[in-house]
Amino acid sequence: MGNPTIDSTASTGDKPSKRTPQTRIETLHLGVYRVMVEKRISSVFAFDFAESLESWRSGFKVLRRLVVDIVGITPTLLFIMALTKVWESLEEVVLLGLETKILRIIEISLSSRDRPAARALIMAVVSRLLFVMCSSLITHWSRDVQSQAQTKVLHHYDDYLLIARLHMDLPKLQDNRTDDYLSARLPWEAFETLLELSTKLFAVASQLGFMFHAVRSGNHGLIFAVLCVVKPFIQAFARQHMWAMRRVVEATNTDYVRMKSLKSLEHSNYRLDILSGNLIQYIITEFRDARKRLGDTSTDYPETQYSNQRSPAVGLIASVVGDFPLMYYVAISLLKPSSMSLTTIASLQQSAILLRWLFWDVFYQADSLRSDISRVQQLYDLEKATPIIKDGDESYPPEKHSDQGMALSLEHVEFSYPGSKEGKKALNDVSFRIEPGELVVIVGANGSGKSTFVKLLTRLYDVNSGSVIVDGQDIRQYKLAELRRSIATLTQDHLLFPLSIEENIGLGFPEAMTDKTLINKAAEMGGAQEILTKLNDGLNTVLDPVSIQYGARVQEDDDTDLAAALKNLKKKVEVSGGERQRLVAARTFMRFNSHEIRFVAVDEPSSALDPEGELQLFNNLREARAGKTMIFVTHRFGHLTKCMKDGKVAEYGSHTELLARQGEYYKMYNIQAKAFDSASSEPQT
Ligand SMILES: Nc1ncnc2c1ncn2[C@@H]1O[C@H](COP(=O)(O)OP(=O)(O)OP(=O)(O)O)[C@@H](O)[C@H]1O
Repeated sequence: MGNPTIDSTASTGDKPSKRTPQTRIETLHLGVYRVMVEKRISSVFAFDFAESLESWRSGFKVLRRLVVDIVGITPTLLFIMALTKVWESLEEVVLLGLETKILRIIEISLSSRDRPAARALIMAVVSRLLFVMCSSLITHWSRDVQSQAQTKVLHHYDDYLLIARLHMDLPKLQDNRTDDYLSARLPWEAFETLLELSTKLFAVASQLGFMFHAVRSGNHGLIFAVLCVVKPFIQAFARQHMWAMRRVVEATNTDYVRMKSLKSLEHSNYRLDILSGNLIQYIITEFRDARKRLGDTSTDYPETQYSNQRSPAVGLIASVVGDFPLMYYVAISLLKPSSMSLTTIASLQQSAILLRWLFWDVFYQADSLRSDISRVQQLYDLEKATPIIKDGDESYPPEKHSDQGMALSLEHVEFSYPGSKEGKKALNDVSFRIEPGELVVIVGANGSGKSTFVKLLTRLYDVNSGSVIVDGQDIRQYKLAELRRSIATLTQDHLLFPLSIEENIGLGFPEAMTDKTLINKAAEMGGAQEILTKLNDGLNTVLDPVSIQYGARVQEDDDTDLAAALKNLKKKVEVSGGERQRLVAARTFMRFNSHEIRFVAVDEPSSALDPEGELQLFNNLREARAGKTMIFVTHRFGHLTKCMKDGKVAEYGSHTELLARQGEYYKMYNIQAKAFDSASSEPQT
């Protein structure tokens, strides 16, 4: 694969930016990416100082917050770390100083043809030895300190990310933007880079100090130092940077995106489908074909590709300039030989090399810091991502409310999901009223909008127009947490958490998590009691555990103790799909114990349940009906009915009315709806 290149540049102004009219959007194609950057139109200078200053200022703000945050987490460890870094930065110059001292003693003895001053020489050697030993111990110790500080910082940012991500609501999640790469490691890496950069800057200062000291005449030192750093300066400033640019990046290469998709199939979630569908070879072949089609197109980060572009002239100039220090002391030794000794030349030579590397390192670290800051900025921006579902101010339930359950109504509701095709409405002018305490069954074909209806009633999404009225007020006016405390949902989308079964059920009502009687009762109502008797660890069983256990260079078939230990590692416990649904249902029943539930939405939770299980679940839910409005969604009759179709309610009425009408509902009821039959309830569709 060749160097990253720009395929085509600057097709200017796809669309002018709305916010800042004096900017334009420039589209770059970098390898597999399309990058849109906001460029300020600069009339005279190619280099925009204002923009550069602004980018530094915003970068500095992020950096300041990062430092304050991290120092706040563990000030003592970081103080120790800073001290060790200062030591580290002085290490080279102290070693060089001690070495120069030794060389000078030898040089004097060589020129005077005397034996070198043994005592001074031994002292210098011993000092150097002691210093090296101290350095080694400090390095060892600082690694330990660093690792402790790192763990604390990682935990802090894990916490931060957990909170930021858990607060994303469903509409926000549909944005489909990549943020998986934002890990808790980023801030620590940025902080490490900052420390490294500071260490290098300190080392540069000490090296320059040494140089001035070595060349006693101030002029030599200054000129020599300048000549040493010209090369890294040229190299650094000839680079272009994207890190500070406002930008939108998208991988547009279809082969690359396909490779990514195929690669994601390696996740264990897909293993069942892949093995049972015998798809291994297909995936490998398709992956290789996509890779072949992709060819040499760079997949490197677009930011890196952008930085790597530079003309060969820069390299040429830099290599010539790199020899300036050598030429300088050759010239001095010719013109003014008395001002130089061999030791001075040797020390300067060494110092020049060190300084050049240090400068190179400083620029490298500064580059890394800019990219790190850009990522940390994205991480901090997560907390600014305001939820799309805004919280209301009113308490729920309102003062005037029925004890029988929630009163719900939809008034001319229109709704389409974010990202769905223009004009494609999931619900289209739907009006509907459900009285407190009613039990309503919603039937309809796949995709007719039944689940959407439930999602709007539970405020997982907000309507585009019209309104959802709950107990006489618009649902958007209520405090979300209080509203949700009054709602219980049971759908097939609910999953078991990788926690113990006890916790899985208990989380329906966390306040009573430790109440075994309530948990067992909820398990019984959900039809999950029998499952518990089959599991070795009963309620303590963790289904889908997150585990970290592996063997390296150990085969299970080996006849060794280690192989036996590998074999004995804890195995995953599996239960059937229907059993999972029963456990999830138990969580909903547990929720009823809060005695705050006023609305229950049950959306097709029984697809994997046997008929008996389904009937039992339905009966248990109905038994818990007092004080609750209930909605049951099903599509089981979908192929027979048009009760709800294309986002519209086609047939509406009480159970008796609809049966009397002898329409679609009548037909499907006679065939399949026996499970919902009840003398005590009057379901509506
Ligand atoms: N998150 C989503 N983003 C975009 N479109 C969606 C989303 N969820 C559902 N839809 C679309 O909205 C329409 C209504 O979907 P909904 O899930 O409400 O149907 P349903 O009647 O519950 O179907 P099913 O019986 O298959 O569960 C469908 O056309 C569906 O493709």
